[in-house]
Amino acid sequence: TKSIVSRRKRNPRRLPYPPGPKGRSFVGNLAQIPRVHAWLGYHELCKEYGDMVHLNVIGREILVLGSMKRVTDLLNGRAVNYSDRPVVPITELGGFDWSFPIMPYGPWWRQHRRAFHQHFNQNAVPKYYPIMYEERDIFLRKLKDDPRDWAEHVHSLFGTTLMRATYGFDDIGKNASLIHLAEAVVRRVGGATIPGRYLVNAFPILKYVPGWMPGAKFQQELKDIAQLNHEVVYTPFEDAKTNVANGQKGRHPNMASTLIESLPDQSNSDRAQAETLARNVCAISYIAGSETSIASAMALCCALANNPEVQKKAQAELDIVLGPKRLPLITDRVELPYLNAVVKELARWYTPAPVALVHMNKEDDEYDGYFIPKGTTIFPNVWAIMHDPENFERPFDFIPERFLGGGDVGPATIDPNDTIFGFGRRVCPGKHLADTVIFLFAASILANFDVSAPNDTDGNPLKVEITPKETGAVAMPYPFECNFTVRPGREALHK
Ligand code: HEM
Repeated sequence: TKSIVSRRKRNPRRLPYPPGPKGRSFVGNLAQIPRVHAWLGYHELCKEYGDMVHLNVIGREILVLGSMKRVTDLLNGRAVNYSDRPVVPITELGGFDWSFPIMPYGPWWRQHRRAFHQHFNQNAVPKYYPIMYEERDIFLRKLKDDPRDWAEHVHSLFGTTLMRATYGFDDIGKNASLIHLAEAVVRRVGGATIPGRYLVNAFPILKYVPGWMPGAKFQQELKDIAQLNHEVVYTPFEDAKTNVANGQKGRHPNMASTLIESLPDQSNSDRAQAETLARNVCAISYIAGSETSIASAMALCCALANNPEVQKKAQAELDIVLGPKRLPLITDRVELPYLNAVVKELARWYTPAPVALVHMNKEDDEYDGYFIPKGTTIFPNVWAIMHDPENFERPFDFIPERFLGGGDVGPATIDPNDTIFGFGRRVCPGKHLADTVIFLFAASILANFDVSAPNDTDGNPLKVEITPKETGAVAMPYPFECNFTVRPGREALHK
């Protein structure tokens, strides 16, 4: 009864929860939580119950938002309330507490966010152009010499660019081993974040079960993850410190050396905290930024292979701006409206983070006649918004013209960049870097290569299919085949 009384106090008008399927006692809607391609499952629920669906899983309230109106009203419009993240016990057990994307909304998160933003805001991104160009040149050469392994080259292009912008190591082998380590963390995180994957998230008491007891295997698993987390955060930062101390900051500006040089003296009482902060913000850029950018770049290759007419238009535009003798620069962007539309259409067509990251509200809320209790876990279905025919005609087709005022479809009314990078105070702080590296990738591929689908046994081009893997916050595609042929006259540009 006590909880009923307090709930009445919290919800004096006795407003209902938003609509949703009836759950079973105790486990609630556990059966309705999609575990595979979650965005599709949530979309089905929205088709049945409307653009805001309430679920309850073992006592945890969940709200799925399926339209631009809902995410704009709640996550952007009421951002101060809706920018928290749910706290899950595996954060502590798995040693994830260094990672600011999952930190609760508060002063410690804010300090991380501010430090990160200083190095990746719109005006800071040009510092990394020299690294981006060097890595692009390496990538183009690899693609020419060994086009079959194109996906691997895409991985190392984005991985190495991010690692170098962060830590400034110029040594290829060093960056490769750091990427290998960070990849291991990324793989383990993917599985750990699905609701219901670890029972300990629903029953925090389980964290006191000793690891040797039957059924407590997760304890050991999480210990291993904690060890990986520790390595990923400390190893590169310590090496960067040594490099700075030896006067080897890397050939180009990078985040770690700037942060390390501005740390207070060893004798200063603020030193330890400042160093933790610097170490943490460095470690997040690869983990948060690599898979998302790689997924997006792979999706571009698929879209180009299936849409030769898009490719031809973009190449004609690039040829005029570049002439025969040079590679694209990021500053060419202002003169390439069609290519900009291709990049926007890519962001819409293949959303690398289809349900963004979950948000949580700090306070009870009333909205549109419904009660939303504090601590509700919120899934914004970005994929559904980007594929709603109300927002974008023929949403599954790749049509850049919709961003240039129409063509044979209606003009786009939503900018994908306001959606695919998330919302409110949590909006992706790497979005400017991401948008820039994807643009440069698109320009460089298109200027130098023809991308095509493989042929079937009769010599007809197949349709290239892109299928995201089943789990994880990022829709990383399964490998697929795609042909890259150097465009006539561009051979000499691959150094
Ligand atoms: C195409 C590429 C990318 C996409 C689609 C993407 C998307 C997202 C999304 C949806 C979120 C969650 C926002 C929210 O909670 O509402 C996010 C958060 C974040 N992203 Fe990105 N991202 C990309 C690239 C990057 C890059 C390159 C970096 C780093 C250099 C980065 C760093 C982060 C960080 C640190 C957060 C956590 C922010 C916080 O919780 O305060 N992202 N990103």
